Amino acid sequence: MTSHIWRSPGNGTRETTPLLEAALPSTTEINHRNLKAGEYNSGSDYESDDENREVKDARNERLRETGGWLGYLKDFTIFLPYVIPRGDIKVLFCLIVCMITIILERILHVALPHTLGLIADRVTSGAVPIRELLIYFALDVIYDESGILFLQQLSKIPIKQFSYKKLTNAAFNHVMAQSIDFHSTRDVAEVMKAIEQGEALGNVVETIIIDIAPTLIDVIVACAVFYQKFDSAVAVVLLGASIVYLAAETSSSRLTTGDRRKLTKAERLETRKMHQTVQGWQTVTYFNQFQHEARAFSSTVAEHMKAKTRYEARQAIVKALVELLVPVTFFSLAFLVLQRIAAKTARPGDFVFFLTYWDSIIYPLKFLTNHVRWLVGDFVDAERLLLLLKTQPSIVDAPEAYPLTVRESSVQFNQVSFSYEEGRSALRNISYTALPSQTVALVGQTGAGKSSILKLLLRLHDVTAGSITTSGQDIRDITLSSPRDAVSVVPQTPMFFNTSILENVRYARSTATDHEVYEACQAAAMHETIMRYWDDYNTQVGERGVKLSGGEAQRLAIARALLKDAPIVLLDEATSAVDTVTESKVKIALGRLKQGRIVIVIAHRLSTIVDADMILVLHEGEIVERGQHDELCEKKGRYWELWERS
Ligand SMILES: Nc1ncnc2c1ncn2[C@@H]1O[C@H](COP(=O)(O)OP(=O)(O)OP(=O)(O)O)[C@@H](O)[C@H]1O
Repeated sequence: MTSHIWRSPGNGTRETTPLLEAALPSTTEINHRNLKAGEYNSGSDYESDDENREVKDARNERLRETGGWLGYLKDFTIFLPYVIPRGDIKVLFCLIVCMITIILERILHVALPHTLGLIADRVTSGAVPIRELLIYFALDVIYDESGILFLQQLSKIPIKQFSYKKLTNAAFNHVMAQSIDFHSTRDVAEVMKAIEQGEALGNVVETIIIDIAPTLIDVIVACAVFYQKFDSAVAVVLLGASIVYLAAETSSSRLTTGDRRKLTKAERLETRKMHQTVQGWQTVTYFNQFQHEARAFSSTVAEHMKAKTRYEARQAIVKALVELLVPVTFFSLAFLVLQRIAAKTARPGDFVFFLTYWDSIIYPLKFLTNHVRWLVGDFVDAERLLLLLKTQPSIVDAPEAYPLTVRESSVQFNQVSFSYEEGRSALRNISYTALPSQTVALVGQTGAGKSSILKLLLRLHDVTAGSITTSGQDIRDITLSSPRDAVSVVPQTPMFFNTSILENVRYARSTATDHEVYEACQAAAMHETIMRYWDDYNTQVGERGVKLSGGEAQRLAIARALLKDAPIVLLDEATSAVDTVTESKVKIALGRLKQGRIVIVIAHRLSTIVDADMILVLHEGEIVERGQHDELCEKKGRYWELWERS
């Protein structure tokens, strides 16, 4: 009976963080969730993580603001549309099937031991209870892993997937819609972790509906059945023992919380050390520090194991003490039942009933505390997602935003000032106009504000004062995607996806044909180089394009810009770090890219911008000189100084 009367948890461990420290414990769990290998060691689940401080602060803030638990939980109602399958007939059907199987399971928890009791009674009276045996057989088949439990497992799949799909997509889209300030201040791993928390919310629903509520019902039903079958004394002993057991489990797990924290810290240190060293393999090699790193890593592993031993030993002792309650309860109940059988107020079959029913009460009860902890853990994970979904992008479309209409393209900065942080301006009173086919070059020392001008034009930030117009339209009035459609960027360090060259170039315009990609690469003086690769356009470029040289990456970035064919081009140091032969190839490519387009170029190598229609010399966020190369050289001012030094 034991094997099929309760659902056993699977593998995997993790600590959960209490929502209210005093209310719930935090200990190791044998988690029934689908944790991937290695996730346990990621350390990001754990309370003592520095990264979790933001989540904890937000939680405390919400508890303060909302005046307690109810208000706190109310916040989670924003998730309801993601977990309630309104309008999805298939998922709704599965939900109904799942509920029916849960109810049937409760009934069978009593019916199976009851039938065994009847069989025992009939045997003692000398008959062969074939009818009861057949009933038992039928109930067992219905109950078995190939019966209602099988149906339950099947029906749970679409229910879980529904919320996972909805939440994961919502979180991903939300993150992608965030502004640059969000992405430049958040830890990438933490954001990714938050996106993955879609599963945690699904687990919350599953834990409440499938684990906690049925177990509580089981205990209440068991008390009622014992009362009906025996008397109130037996029912009270069972109820009392259940309450004492839960209370003992809950408070005992607090005893191991400190050791658990030390263990998670040790795990995190080990993982960090491993990541840092593997990531820094080149540095380790250059300085030949293999032995030093091996020793350092080995000591973090030893610390981890020491903490693990301390925690697991203490947990085993505490658990052993709490578990003593189980045989004590069994003994008390068995004694009471046997007493009643001896007094002829119960039948011998009732003892068989009690023995088999015991399993279906005690095992769910044993796991109830775990389920509560898992629930708490899932809430903690969900908090991270909640925090993420509540973060609004700092740059959004104005209510009346309209798409940009490119007539004669032009770019105009009107008295633009901008600061990243209060009291420290990055740009002051920047004004200039770029007309069709003009090239405007931005020069100046490092930190002068050149990149900031490009970021403002892409509307990665909004200006603090003044305005920027493209084709005469203020970029704050048009939709966010408009300036990004009208502009091609050739960054200083182009980023590529780990896929083929063809796909990487086509990323600029997903509808482009293969032939158009080849043409763009030809114009970017890259086609012949690509054809020499072992798999030409299908050659994989490696993670972030590591297999490409600097000059190749730049020419591919130019090919992308040519393919996108936007009227405005932003070039950031496009000819840095290449040899003279490659530079001449890049120059050819750039020449083609510039034709008929407005080009705004940042260049530290002044030789690349001598032909520019206008050179803006920036110094500490201001334009201090402007004009063409010859004029500026004649002035013998800041530009001339830069030119002389170059
Ligand atoms: N995200 C940011 N948050 C705060 N300050 C920033 C940020 N980005 C840039 N700054 C500051 O703004 C100023 C202008 O930076 P910007 O990157 O525009 O200079 P730059 O001329 O492009 O420099 P470089 O040639 O070195 O790339 C600098 O003082 C820089 O420290």
